[in-house]
Amino acid sequence: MGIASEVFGDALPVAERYAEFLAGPGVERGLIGPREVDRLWERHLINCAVVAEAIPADARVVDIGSGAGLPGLVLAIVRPDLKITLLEPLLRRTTFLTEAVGLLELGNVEVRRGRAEDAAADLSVDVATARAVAPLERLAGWALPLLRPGGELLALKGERAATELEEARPVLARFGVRTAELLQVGQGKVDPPTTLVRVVAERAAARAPRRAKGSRKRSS
Ligand SMILES: C[S@@+](CC[C@H](N)C(=O)[O-])C[C@H]1O[C@@H](n2cnc3c(N)ncnc32)[C@H](O)[C@@H]1O
Repeated sequence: MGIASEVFGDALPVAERYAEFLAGPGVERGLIGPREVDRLWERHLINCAVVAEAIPADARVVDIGSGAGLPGLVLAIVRPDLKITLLEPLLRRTTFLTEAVGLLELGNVEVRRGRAEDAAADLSVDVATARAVAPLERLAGWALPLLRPGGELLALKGERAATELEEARPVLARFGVRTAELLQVGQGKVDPPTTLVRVVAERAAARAPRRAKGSRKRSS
């Protein structure tokens, strides 16, 4: 538990309660596989907590496809300065997340039921996170419209990170993205370190809403 207390600090007791909730109701309700219980800390909690290294102070964050709360709920535990929206389409999962937020008494988390591609109308955040949700070329198309100009997508990716980044280049170019790179966090805390793809939203055009069907082009 040495690394866990180094990573979570004063928040370790809250992280432990969350780990118990994942290992109990999380497994019973099928939100996490039973085989994950033995590796909850290294593979899930610490692996997600180290993403905080790449998130600026006081950021507004959306975690796309949060599932059982990974990485969003972990980030809310380790970084009380962040304001985090857990965005998840499935009712069974949002119910679990709402219960977890209540149990852990987290005041910096909102649970929202919905799909990322439908959320741009009322979300504009500094950082979007996502783990195991969709290939980068699809994820980028969902996440970039949720970011303010200069905001960042931090996608947790494994061995395919570099390949996914190359495959996503055409989509990123369509959004005017100039900065998209691999980043490693958690050096010396998780083995291997967590690999992120960091994509910076360059311009407000990424948020332009699609014209409604039948609406007329304005002549200017
Ligand atoms: C494999 S799970 C990963 C859950 C969690 N991020 C993790 O790493 O354990 C993928 C999650 O993405 C959610 N999801 C799928 N399509 C989505 C969409 N269009 N917008 C937001 N979430 C979506 C699913 O409901 C599911 O909870």
